[in-house]
Amino acid sequence: MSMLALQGVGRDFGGLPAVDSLNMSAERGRITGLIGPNGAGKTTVVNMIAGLLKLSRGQVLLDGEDVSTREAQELSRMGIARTFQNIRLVRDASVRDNVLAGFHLHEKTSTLANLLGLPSAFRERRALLARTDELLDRFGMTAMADWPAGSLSYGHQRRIEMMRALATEPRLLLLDEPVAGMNDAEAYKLAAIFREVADDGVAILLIEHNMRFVRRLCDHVCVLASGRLIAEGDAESVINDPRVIESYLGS
Ligand SMILES: Nc1ncnc2c1ncn2[C@@H]1O[C@H](COP(=O)(O)OP(=O)(O)OP(=O)(O)O)[C@@H](O)[C@H]1O
Repeated sequence: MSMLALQGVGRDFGGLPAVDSLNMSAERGRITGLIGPNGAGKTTVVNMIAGLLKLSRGQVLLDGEDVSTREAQELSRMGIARTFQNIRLVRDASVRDNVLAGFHLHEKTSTLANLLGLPSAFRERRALLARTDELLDRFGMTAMADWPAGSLSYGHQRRIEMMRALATEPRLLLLDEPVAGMNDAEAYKLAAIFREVADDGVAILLIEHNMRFVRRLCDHVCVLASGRLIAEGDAESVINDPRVIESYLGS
């Protein structure tokens, strides 16, 4: 069974379909790329999966369960995490605190236990700090842990966003143009991290315009054009597919 399956999913704006009867899936342990020209409907698809946009038709299944009508927060608790095209961080807070903020969804101790400073709250906080440090280490940002997030380069701020998404220990990770604005060396470092994350059993679905990155990283690529799936398969065959080339030239 797929980790994520879209069945006949669609979304209309002003009576016109931005996404039309889309069938696609993302598998655990695999990195699926979602590509297509501007306005193809990629962000709309990801927003529907994350519960930020209602579906006009079809179903979204998470591990076989119909989650089409769930709210974003509920989906996040169920293991769907996403990053955004525009960075959303608390700029004055430290890198570590920004990552820690991602954990709040999974904190088990009650607010009362935290207020009273009960041992359970201490234990939990210590565990969260340890997991935050693991993430900082994985992303090569341990030395920057105490720096204000807003003082860092664009590439590093994007990494913070990814750490925050991973802090929720998702089953499905949705990434919106994760390497936009990065050079190849930075992008390939992130590619190695995404591969590790997938190897841990996470399904990754990423929107990306950087074809070198898609070629290098994605196990499977889906191509959208005008809200429809026009091709899917391994990166090489999809990128060389005449229908795909034509859709980009026409945009
Ligand atoms: N909230 C909205 N209201 C009206 N139309 C919208 C809305 N969101 C998206 N659209 C339209 O839906 C279509 C698909 O947009 P979407 O942003 O999903 O494409 P995209 O493939 O992510 O594009 P890009 O690569 O430029 O980010 C576009 O025609 C867009 O104008």
